[in-house]
Amino acid sequence: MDIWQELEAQHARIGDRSILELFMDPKRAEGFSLHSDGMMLDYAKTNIDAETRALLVALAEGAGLEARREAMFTGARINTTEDRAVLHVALRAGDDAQIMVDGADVMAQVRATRARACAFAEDVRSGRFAGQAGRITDVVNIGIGGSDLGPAMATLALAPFHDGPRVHYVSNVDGAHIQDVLARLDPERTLVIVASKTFTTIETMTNAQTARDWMAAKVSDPGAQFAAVSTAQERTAAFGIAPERVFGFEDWVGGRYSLWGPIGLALMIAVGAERFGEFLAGGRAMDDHFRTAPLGANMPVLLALVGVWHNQICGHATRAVLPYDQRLARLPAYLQQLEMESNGKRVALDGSDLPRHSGPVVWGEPGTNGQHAFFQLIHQGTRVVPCEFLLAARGHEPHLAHQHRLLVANCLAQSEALLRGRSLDEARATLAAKGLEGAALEEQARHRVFPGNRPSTTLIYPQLTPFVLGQIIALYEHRVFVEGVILGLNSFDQWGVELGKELAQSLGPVLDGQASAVDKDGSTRQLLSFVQGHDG
Ligand SMILES: O=P(O)(O)OC[C@H]1O[C@H](O)[C@H](O)[C@@H](O)[C@@H]1O
Repeated sequence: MDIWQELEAQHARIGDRSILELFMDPKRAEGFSLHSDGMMLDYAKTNIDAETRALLVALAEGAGLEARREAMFTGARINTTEDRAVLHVALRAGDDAQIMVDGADVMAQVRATRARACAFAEDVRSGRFAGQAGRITDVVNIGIGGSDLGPAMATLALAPFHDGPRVHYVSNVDGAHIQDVLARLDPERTLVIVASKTFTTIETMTNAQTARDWMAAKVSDPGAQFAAVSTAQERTAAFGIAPERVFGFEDWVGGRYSLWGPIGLALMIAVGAERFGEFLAGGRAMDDHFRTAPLGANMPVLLALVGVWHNQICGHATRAVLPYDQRLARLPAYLQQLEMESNGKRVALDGSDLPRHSGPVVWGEPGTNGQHAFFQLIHQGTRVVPCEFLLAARGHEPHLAHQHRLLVANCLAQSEALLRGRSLDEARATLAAKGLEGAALEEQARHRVFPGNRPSTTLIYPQLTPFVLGQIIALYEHRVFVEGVILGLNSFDQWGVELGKELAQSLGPVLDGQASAVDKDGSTRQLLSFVQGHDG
């Protein structure tokens, strides 16, 4: 029996048992939680016991996790389908770090770019860098995917630390997006950052041109109020952005892992270089933990193993991410790219078919909002949805501490309700207390039953600071890495996004009336003619 089979057998044995009864062991909570630099992951409200955990850790060991982890941190070309190293960790590495790629230390370049980007951010913040009419009041980051979701998520998360110009994000090729953002801004006091790893992404290039036209209508030298972040410096030059405002990075940083470098420029401008440095330090602290803690006490490893248990072993296809932290409202969207673009693959590293399901569908919304929307299904639906709660012990609004208490109470109540449920007898008793009896009571009671025994984890931290945000994001990045290693796939390519892009290109001329739709299927032809019938 291999370890996967042992885990399946274990699931057959214990899958239905009561999680609540595991708490008969007074050490359950302590034994099934982990700490890392002030943050705690509690996974006690899952069906995992010591024996199951040992099997899961053996699974990670058997997949060669430790060697793969070292290979990533030391710059080996582990992204084999693109023949690249995977070194987002270099972007947050400390001053004395040395990381070699093809025999050369990459850190000097990383540090130089970081220093240049930070200096530019401070110039924008202080007014040393100004627009045609003076100090920059607004920054527009134009980018999509990894060039948008990370910085947009982090900018919202760190709102209490904003003391720079306002920062806006435009991603969608839908003209409505850029229209609604630019309509509120003064081009003479706006800085536009064009963020694109490749500088070829059609959405970003189209929006960048729109922004440039908007700027050119009022500003005599519009290029002077543009900056670019990209690995493709020749393309940024062709767009007319002067090299001193171009911030490069290397192709060993994946788009969805790029927030730590100059792709974070808009965030740097919002919160300043010092706070951005604290964010990097948080990521670095998690890197150190991930690299040194034993697998069974390693937070990213455990989080990944809990996920593998729920998805590949128990068969729960989705996972809800539920930040009880309004400023993490964009975290689920950010994680959708990080996790689903990384581990949504059907072919293993060696080219064979993946023998098991790939990573889960990740979705979610902040609490308490979700409670009044989709939690019904989580509590009483027929599918089990493992839930991942995130919670700050302290808010940033001391004058609203009573609201934070309510938030905390709701978060803890949800995981308790999922665990405990409400039995038929309890439902009956509640109804009886309200005066119902007999057939009327019986008719109602079953609808009020909560099966309970539904798993959840809670990540709890003192307060959402730049350092803590860095820890959280690095935790999730490494969790994705561990899951990818266990599933035996390459977490760092994204070929699955290509086909749609190519077909969109072929449809452009059809929409313009310059090409025929004859080779398209009937449904696509019908949709095209609907659009053409409503054009103009
Ligand atoms: O930064 P860019 O090169 O413009 O890429 C933006 C995004 O587009 C692609 O389609 C990829 O799926 C993403 O991984 C990437 O983050």
